[in-house]
Amino acid sequence: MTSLKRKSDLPPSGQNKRLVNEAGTDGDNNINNNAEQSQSTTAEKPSGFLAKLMAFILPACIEKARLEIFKTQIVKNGGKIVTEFDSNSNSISHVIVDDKMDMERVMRIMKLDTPPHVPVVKSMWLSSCLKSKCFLSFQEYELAAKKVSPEVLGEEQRNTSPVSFNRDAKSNVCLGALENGPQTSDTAGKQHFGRAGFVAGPSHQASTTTGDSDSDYIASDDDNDEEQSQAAQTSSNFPLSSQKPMVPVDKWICAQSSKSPKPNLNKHITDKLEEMVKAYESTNDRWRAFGYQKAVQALRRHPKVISSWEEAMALPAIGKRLADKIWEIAESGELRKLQELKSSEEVRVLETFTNVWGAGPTTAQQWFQQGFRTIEDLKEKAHLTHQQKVGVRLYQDLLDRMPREEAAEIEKVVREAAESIQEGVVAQACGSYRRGKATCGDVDVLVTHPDGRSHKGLFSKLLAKLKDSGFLTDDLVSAEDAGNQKKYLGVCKLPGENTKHRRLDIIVVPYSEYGCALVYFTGSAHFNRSLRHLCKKSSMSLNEHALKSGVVRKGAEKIYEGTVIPTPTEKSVFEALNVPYRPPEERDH
Ligand SMILES: Nc1ccn([C@H]2C[C@H](O)[C@@H](COP(=O)(O)OP(=O)(O)OP(=O)(O)O)O2)c(=O)n1
Ligand SMILES: [Mn+2]
Repeated sequence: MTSLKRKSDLPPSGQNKRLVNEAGTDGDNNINNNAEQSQSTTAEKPSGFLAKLMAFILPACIEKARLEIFKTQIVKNGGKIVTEFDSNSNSISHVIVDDKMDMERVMRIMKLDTPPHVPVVKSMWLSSCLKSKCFLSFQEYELAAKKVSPEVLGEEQRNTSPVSFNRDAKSNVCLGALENGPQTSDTAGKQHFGRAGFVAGPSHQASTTTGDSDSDYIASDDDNDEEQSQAAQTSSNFPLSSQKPMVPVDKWICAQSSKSPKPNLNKHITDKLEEMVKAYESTNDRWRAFGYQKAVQALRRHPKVISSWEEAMALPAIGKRLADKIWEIAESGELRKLQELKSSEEVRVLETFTNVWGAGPTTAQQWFQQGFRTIEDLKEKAHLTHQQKVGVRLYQDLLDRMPREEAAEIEKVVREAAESIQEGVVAQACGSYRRGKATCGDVDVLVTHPDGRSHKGLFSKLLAKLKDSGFLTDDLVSAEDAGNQKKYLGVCKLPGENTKHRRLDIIVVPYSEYGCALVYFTGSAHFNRSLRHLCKKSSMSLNEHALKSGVVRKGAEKIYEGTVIPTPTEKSVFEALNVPYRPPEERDH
């Protein structure tokens, strides 16, 4: 086992007041109650009911006078104030924050990529302690480490939905989360349905009325740093009524080609960190997965091979613990924490289970708790939804990515069937196929008709035809309406004995929405988020139906929907956004 060594044992500047017990604190998963620990090692116990408290107070939003009272009272009653937060330190027992804070905000303000290692407690707790003059239990005031954006549905709601889009996409979950913090993992995967106006169940019904409920909150303020700073400088002077964004776009992800001249020089590190993302996703540890994913992004953009711990530490979104991990990989080529996770039966089983189409981490955990360990166990003993039954039966096929040549054949089958029903129809594979990827997770075929009418009625005829021919073998979601668009999710199989079952999505859209639909379904998801984020900064909104201007938002809520900007072609969407047109291959961010 390689021990973790840094080039320099000196911590980066500004951090050298640490009282660190590094040796014992990998701390990756632990929320220690350090209060107890340090108490037992303190020779002379300070008296007072707050003797156990070693508080780091996050001043943000706490009124100055109140803050002063807290500080004085803590010290007066035997507690300690720690003025610098150190994520490895044993000298902090609690982080105290304003009552309105949530974990996402706390982490953002504290520039942490994982929640603090000690309990984060609302200041109300301290007030109550002071009032009652005793060290009360803080549990009910503690911020949840896995708190997710309120907009995102909980799994419980989702599981009661008639149609559950809880495919926990192998590749999507964290990307989907990047701009917004982690999301409930069972909402990941095909969540773009729900978000983009496709109804995923009762809780999404509201979104169908507007059809573009996604654009605000997918691209929240946490988009990449460049975007954020650009936006901060410009958004306030953007006139509401203007059609074209005046936000300088050149630094935005969506304005850049993904065919970056700079290769990922730290692939040896990002590969390992991506495995960590996957492991934490499957254990439903969204914040950790999110933190690691952010690190992967930062490393990918870094123009040099990481050659010191300090260099890792200086990356955006990298805190001390992640820097430790990065440096450990850089030095030894291995990551002990990853090996530990991988050798855990639970993690391995959860990863297997989350790879079942229709199952997310919560379901996977339930199965694990019920004693199931293998796909065979699920087949024999678990109570499965229709989708999970398909997912289990076709487990390996659906897990494999297909070569793009096969995606082309699948596209051809769908196109020919559509053409045989309606002449002049347009049917094209979007998604990763259109972006030129060598392999595709599924095929996303977009269907429309240039006459603006003949797409109507096509959807059911097309599905019937493809079922009759035996090409479609299983329905996952047989038909969903989103405004004027219809979407099918299912499984197909090309004729022949050696062909595999493949995931196929078919989306039929009116020609008036074709430009926006093409942009949306071509992706990538990350590219789309960047576009939407840009829109948000320019009082615009974009989804797979339309681009709108003059949108008025109050926080995450839209108080005026705005007016549609006609975008007959894909290029016109870019033009209206003032973003240089990129061919699909250059949108593979
Ligand atoms: N959270 C999401 C998921 C998807 N999409 C859009 C962009 C994607 O490119 C497209 C198709 O979704 P897929 O999940 O099929 O993703 P890809 O086709 O890009 O990749 P894969 O090869 O894994 O199918 O839908 C999105 O904007 N946001
Ligand atoms: Mn796809």
